[in-house]
Amino acid sequence: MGSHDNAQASFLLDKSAKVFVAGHRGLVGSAIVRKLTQLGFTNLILRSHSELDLTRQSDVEAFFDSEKPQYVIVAAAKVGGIHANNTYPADFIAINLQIQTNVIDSAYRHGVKKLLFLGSSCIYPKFAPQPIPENALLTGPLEPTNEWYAIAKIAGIKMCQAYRIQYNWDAISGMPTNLYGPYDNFHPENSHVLPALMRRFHEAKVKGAKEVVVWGTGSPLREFLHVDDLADACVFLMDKYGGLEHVNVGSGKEVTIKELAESMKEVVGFEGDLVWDTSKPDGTPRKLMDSSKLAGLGWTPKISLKDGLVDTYKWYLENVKQ
Ligand SMILES: NC(=O)C1=CN([C@@H]2O[C@H](COP(=O)(O)OP(=O)(O)OC[C@H]3O[C@@H](n4cnc5c(N)ncnc54)[C@H](OP(=O)(O)O)[C@@H]3O)[C@@H](O)[C@H]2O)C=CC1
Ligand SMILES: C[C@H]1O[C@H](OP(=O)(O)OP(=O)(O)OC[C@H]2O[C@@H](n3cnc4c(=O)[nH]c(N)nc43)[C@H](O)[C@@H]2O)[C@@H](O)[C@@H](O)C1=O
Repeated sequence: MGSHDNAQASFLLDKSAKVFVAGHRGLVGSAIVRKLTQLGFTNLILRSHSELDLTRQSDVEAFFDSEKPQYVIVAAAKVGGIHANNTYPADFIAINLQIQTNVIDSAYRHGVKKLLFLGSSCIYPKFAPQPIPENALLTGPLEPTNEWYAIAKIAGIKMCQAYRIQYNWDAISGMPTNLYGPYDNFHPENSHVLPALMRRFHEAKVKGAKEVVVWGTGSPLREFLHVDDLADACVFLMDKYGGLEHVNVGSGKEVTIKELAESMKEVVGFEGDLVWDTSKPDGTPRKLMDSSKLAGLGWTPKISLKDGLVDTYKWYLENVKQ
């Protein structure tokens, strides 16, 4: 490790520490709250978007001033699938830059001990070597459908690095692959592929439809990770990692969108056909991350895609208004 790396295994030692989980009602934030609660953390600080708009700098300053959290995990962001990213580029760049800049800077200025910023595998060049190592960052052009979001996320990584270099402050970044699980966004157009297909297949089964439309050609490859595994990795990084470089968090397993659609069809129990809408974008052809750095630190995922799909569909049936 270099001179700006300072790993201290201390996060898990004080379960009464004040931990601010930004974005706690989302897919990732809610999984992190479940994990921390399960581990015995008693002092989580949580604010919904309506209680604290993280794009408002003075409100964020006032919040840090009054609450004085000791640890921060940034899981609040403007998030969406390929269609949302492609349709609302201004929102994706501006809102994400605002949220992360306000939270990271306020956290530093208010004496937070450690902060974890979450980016995404879309930060890497469209044609990065596969599996993608951390050092592929900024080595080539981005995938156009999500470059606005990716630029914001790259700025977040660089901001954590800059504060570590200038202030020796313990800010780290994790780059998750495509995630899924309870409390995902199941919006028909703006969500990611996995929740979109779960909903579409379910609705088709209920209506007795003969066909389900799936976007693109079905050939792109994606790596999926259950959000409970991601939450476990976030806690692991908070406890064990203090390096300058961001860390990839993936499952190491990829499937084509066609394979994902076939598995979803089976899990949901839809018996009709798949129809491919090739007028919709495929996005990046492949983005398998090299997660060997995290494995080398001692963390590996546990939930297979098949088990994760079955559990998530069960959750969907019990929790999403039909
Ligand atoms: N989902 C995925 O596949 C992946 C996600 N990630 C990263 O994980 C993080 C969390 O994503 P995910 O949980 O999926 O996203 P979600 O959309 O499920 O959750 C994001 C949360 O942030 C909150 N939020 C958004 N804007 C604001 C704001 N201005 N002020 C306060 N809160 C706000 C949202 O509240 P509200 O809904 O009320 O606006 C929501 O609770 C992001 O950084 C994302 O980049 C990385 C890789 C893949
Ligand atoms: C996590 C990551 O998520 C986004 O990137 P993405 O991986 O391309 O996201 P996606 O899940 O929306 O699509 C994956 C693939 O699936 C296909 N696809 C089929 N049918 C549907 C469908 O019904 N909905 C969606 N959304 N996609 C579909 C779709 O055409 C594409 O080929 C980034 O913008 C960025 O936000 C980011 O970081």
